[in-house]
Amino acid sequence: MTTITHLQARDIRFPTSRQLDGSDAMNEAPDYSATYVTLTTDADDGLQGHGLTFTIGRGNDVCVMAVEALASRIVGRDLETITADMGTFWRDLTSGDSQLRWLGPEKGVMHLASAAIVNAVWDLWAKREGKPVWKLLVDMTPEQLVRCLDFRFVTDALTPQEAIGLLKRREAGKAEREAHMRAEGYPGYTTSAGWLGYSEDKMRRLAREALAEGWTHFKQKVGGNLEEDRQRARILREEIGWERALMMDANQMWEVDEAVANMRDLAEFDPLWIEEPTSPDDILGHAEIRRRLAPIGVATGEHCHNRVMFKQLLQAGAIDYCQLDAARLGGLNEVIIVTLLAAKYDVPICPHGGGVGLCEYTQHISLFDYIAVSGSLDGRILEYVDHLHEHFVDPVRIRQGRYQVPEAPGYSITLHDDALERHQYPDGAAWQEGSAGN
Ligand SMILES: C[C@H](O)[C@@H](O)CC(=O)C(=O)O
Ligand SMILES: [Mg+2]
Repeated sequence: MTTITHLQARDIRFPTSRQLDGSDAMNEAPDYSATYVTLTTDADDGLQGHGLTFTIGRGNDVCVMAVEALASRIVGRDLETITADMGTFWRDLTSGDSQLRWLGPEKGVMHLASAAIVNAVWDLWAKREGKPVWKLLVDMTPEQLVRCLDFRFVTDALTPQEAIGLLKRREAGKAEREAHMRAEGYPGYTTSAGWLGYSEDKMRRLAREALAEGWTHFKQKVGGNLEEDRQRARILREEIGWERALMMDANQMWEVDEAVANMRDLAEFDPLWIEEPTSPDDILGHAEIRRRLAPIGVATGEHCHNRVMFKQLLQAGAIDYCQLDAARLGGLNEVIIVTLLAAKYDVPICPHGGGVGLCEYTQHISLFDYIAVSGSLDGRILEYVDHLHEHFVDPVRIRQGRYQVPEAPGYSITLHDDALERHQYPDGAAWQEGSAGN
């Protein structure tokens, strides 16, 4: 048995707001931040698991406290007992303490905290098995995988039996799809030229560089001044041409009618999708926008709290692209349910990558989706942002706009010790007065 002996939660922040990396109309100056969890075990080989949840600065104070509040639900437990029945573990962590559950339920800061812990358990498990997380998942039988999930509140849309059926229909061909990914990688798109705080010159330069690197899909931020949105779309189209795809992301800035009117205006730039056009909680609003804007697609999910909201977005026919977030949902267990729900409703998943560590996580999710769940790349494209990867022990690798398959054991989320030291908030060197850069 391997016992989890200690949980540490660290406040790690990167001063990305200094260059306005990651900026959008709603989040003008984010500091990409991580509540970073280390699970220590009593294993002779010093086995540790890591997980993080993403915030954009000051909220990290609260998130670290939320993780600490949950620590007693995992410290002292054996890894083997947890992994033998992950579904029960997940429910206990997210709902076992009704006084903490009251803060959600299954949403907001407690759910972000749960994600960091849950993902650290998956990292621990995959490292113990000597496999990257995607491979741990695709090697499970449908029954084993479904045992990891908690179907509470979604059985009207997806039962465990149906989930097993969805996984069984893709068992044939798994080896070929795995080989295909190893040979070609998973297709991605870049947001790196599109941050709202970048000057037009910088945007143009970054778009050119991205083109030279082989990217074929680009995302720009919108939702500020409409004339400026138009001007930036014009620049991007001048640089990338019309045969490549352009996506737009409003980060929740608009009312429903405003979203429709503004996107009709921006339609001349041929956007593939409008992302987060309005409040992330407005399921019927998204459905209405989708109905009125077709053929422009509607994408959302980075602020979609849990499987129940995704269930409703799918049931209401409100989205064309499901942008689940690896650390806003309650970690990988819930991500797997949403991936299965999306497959059932035939909506492609295009996970959210804007943040620190999210690309490291989502490569595992999209590989799992392709190899074991949907068996398809149609409409699927994985977000890439070009920030902070150098701080990870096993960072994403991109070639010609495609994610290369991660092979190291774990969930690719372990940060280098010196990165942790330097970016510890508020004492790390990156935060001391006069310090520049990330
Ligand atoms: C604040 C984040 O950078 C956000 O803009 C990311 C995002 O919306 C995306 O990557 O999409
Ligand atoms: Mg977005």
